[in-house]
Amino acid sequence: MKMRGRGSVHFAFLCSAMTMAIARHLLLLHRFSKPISMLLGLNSSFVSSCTSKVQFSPSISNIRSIAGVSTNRRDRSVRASVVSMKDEKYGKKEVVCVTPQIYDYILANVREPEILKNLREETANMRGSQMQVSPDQAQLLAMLVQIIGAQQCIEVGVFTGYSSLAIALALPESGRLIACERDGQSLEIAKKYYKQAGVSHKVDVRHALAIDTLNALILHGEADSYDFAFVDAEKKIYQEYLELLLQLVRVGGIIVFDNVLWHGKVADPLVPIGDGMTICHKK
Ligand SMILES: C[S@@+](CC[C@H](N)C(=O)[O-])C[C@H]1O[C@@H](n2cnc3c(N)ncnc32)[C@H](O)[C@@H]1O
Repeated sequence: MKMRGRGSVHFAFLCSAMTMAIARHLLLLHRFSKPISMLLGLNSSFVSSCTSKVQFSPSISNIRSIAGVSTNRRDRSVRASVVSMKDEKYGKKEVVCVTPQIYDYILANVREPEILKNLREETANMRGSQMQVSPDQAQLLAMLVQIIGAQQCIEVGVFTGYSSLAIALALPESGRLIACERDGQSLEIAKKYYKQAGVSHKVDVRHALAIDTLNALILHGEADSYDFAFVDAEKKIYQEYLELLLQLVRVGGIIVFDNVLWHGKVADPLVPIGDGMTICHKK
């Protein structure tokens, strides 16, 4: 679908059987129609052991049953809720839903650098710590940055820096991340960790309202020059962020939105990664 003459996007959802139905309810998604593929931000052994169980579903009402079955050949103690589809077109396809047990398993197996662990633990006692992305989400972001060979990135909503640090660590030495955050206090923690991690030179911190920063980048002639963007700030203006980022991100670039299924208010069970991430690929 065309966006103000600046190309089009299609979406890949991360990813449970519920996602396609949930998407219809989301403000951002009604403008786009072409889901393309599925990614899981998990470590490779987990992906290889589970992907055959994960399928898209066209509708929540198509769930036939939920049963606890092990999904992992090597670790029989890990049990996941598996949903069977009742839509005949999908046969008896099964979909894995994340349970506390399987999420513990994901977290135990995610590759989290020591510096990110330290930042996560420092933030855990702070007000708003729940806002931080989870280690599996951060791993996915880092993986996407590496897959597309991103050099120029933008983050909207830094907080204490967990996701931005994951992105900065994944960037090459010549890479740059514009880190947009309005809260000076949390930025101080972020900057401390950028320094400790040796990535301060890659992170251009913009202490301002993100909309102002994005508009300023466009005014400075930086349209079409970013490879990757991650949005994790006020959900109500995701649409505005999308419009601006579609101008800033180049064709072939990626924009990721967090909290698409915010707090599970849209549907239950949730998608496996955080509370829902949406990936837009600019065409
Ligand atoms: C969900 S948190 C970000 C969490 C971060 N991605 C992480 O992994 O730790 C959202 C952040 O966005 C910031 N924020 C909210 N609205 C903003 C705005 N208009 N401009 C800049 N930052 C904003 C908040 O101060 C908050 O720190």
